[in-house]
Amino acid sequence: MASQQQLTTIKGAKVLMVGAGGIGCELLKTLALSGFQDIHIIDMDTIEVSNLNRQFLFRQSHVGQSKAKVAREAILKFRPHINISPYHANVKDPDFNVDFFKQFNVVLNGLDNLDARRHVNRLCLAAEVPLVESGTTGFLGQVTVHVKGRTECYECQPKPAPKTYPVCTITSTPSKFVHCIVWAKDLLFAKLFGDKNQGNDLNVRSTDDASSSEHAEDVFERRKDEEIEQYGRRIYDHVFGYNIELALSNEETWKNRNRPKPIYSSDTLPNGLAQQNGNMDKNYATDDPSSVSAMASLGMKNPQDIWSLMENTRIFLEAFKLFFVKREKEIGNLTFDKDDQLAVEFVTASANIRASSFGIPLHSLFEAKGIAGNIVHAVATTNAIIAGLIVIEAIKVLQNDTKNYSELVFFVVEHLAPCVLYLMLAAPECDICHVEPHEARAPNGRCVVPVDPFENLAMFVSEVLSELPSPITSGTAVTVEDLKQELTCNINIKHREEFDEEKEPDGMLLSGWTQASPEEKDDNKSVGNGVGASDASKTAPVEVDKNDEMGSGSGKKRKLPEVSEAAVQDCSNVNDKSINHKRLELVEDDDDFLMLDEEPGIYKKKKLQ
Ligand SMILES: Nc1ncnc2c1ncn2[C@@H]1O[C@H](COP(=O)(O)OP(=O)(O)OP(=O)(O)O)[C@@H](O)[C@H]1O
Ligand SMILES: [Zn+2]
Repeated sequence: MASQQQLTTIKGAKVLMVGAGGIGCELLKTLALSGFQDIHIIDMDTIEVSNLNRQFLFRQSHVGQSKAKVAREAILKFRPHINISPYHANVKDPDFNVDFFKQFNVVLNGLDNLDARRHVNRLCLAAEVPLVESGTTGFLGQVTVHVKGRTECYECQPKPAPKTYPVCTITSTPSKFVHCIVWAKDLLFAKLFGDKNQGNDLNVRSTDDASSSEHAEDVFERRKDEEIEQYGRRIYDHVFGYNIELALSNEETWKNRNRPKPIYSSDTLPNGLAQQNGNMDKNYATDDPSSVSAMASLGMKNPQDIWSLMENTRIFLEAFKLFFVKREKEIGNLTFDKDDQLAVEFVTASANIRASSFGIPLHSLFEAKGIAGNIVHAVATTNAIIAGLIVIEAIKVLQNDTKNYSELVFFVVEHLAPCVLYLMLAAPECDICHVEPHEARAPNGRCVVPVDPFENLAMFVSEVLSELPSPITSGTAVTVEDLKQELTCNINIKHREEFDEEKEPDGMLLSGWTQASPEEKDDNKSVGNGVGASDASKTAPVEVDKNDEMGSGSGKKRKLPEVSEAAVQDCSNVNDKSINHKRLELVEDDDDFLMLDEEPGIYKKKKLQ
């Protein structure tokens, strides 16, 4: 239940929502039910059938209509007196300029792409309006708060690049189904139906392997007077049979690997059967290319079925034929699209045949489509939870409750053991928000130190400084480097016995700030992974008066709470479809959801309760 004070804040707030999709529908409902009365929504999309399973404000009859407008109508049915202003438009339109953003007390993002998120981030910075950012991927989700001058902006931290695979794994030694998918869509599909002038490793491979380059160049081209069925079988035999035989001849490759098995179409689909393959004309009445389907013409209906090798062969040959017969005009210009049924069928079948050759388990079209399109299926419940968290954060922002932001990107390390040094990863010198580290706030005036290798930092803060392997005592100069951000900070430690609990509640004082120049940085390499003691003090230092455990009992020392830690890997763009998803583990940490990644994080979080 909201307090009276919260309700007053909520009622007086003017809120901008960007995105009325999976998160946006849940968010609008939660905002309305929480008492918000002035909500503006921007969404550039119209409703699609595929949205209906989770974007619950929309119905079949709304397909083709503006998301923002229909969402408004749906909410007004149960909250008729609130103000909802819909904009069926791209948030990047010039109308939505800094002045437009300035009218809002908070902006809430429910977007699905990096580009729009960045754009909104920049406008919020320029307009000095707080932004609550969100994203979900399957069962994972996150919410972050970005307030100019107080927290990092959305772009302070780099976002993980999409995963790529070594070419040789894809062309020669696949070990996972995803390798077969990448081969099928980026090499085989691109080679057969895409731009012939594009470089393609499938081509290189056959050129290398074939005795005559002329033969290699021709192999994917249709021969004069070649029947389409014949052409399809020839390609099949070349890529799944002949190329595998060639690869097998290189014994070195297979010393420590399972040898693949060449597959020829005559083995998997005897000639007689091929005659009965497909009934192209029966299954689609129109000439609409998007309705062409090999599954339909073979009478196969369930996309969740895992096809046998024979069925995959039939789909391969049928899809191949359909491209040439029904979509000939597009050949040479096609790129793989997860919403192109025939392309997905062809890629699924090709990946499965290759997987079969390499002893990799086969997958259904539904699964293959997800992998090929980098899709993690949306979970409505995750969107609902995240929408709830967005509203909670928005209320904190509106109440200016800066201490309690659940700022997952915002990184706070407070060590409350006797050495009492507070470290907080603040904004690096981000090109976008230009927040100087020491301005990025040290709420309550804490020491702000940009640090990256937190394994070492953990050691640094969990020990008494004077007991570290390189002891830090009064007079020691500490260089803290963050190589990724090219930041260096020198701290001269001065010991002081007592602190005034009122004026210096953190038990330390920080004064002065100068960043090392690049030349000086080279001279001042710190010990270990970026945190260590050195005599580097050429740059104007930050001075820290440190209250250590030896401090005499003035009776004023604070009782220090327990330290708790958790590491977090960014997934702030988890909803971005270009991202390849890594295994993430969810950890529930009282009121925060924290995500742990199997790989060391680009940045991590340590948080004290
Ligand atoms: N630049 C933009 N301007 C306005 N709205 C945008 C912009 N970029 C994305 N959106 C909107 O953000 C919403 C994101 O919602 P969601 O992640 O559920 O995606 P979706 O397109 O609805 O569904 P899916 O792609 O999963 O089928 C979409 O409704 C989309 O129109
Ligand atoms: Zn920034």
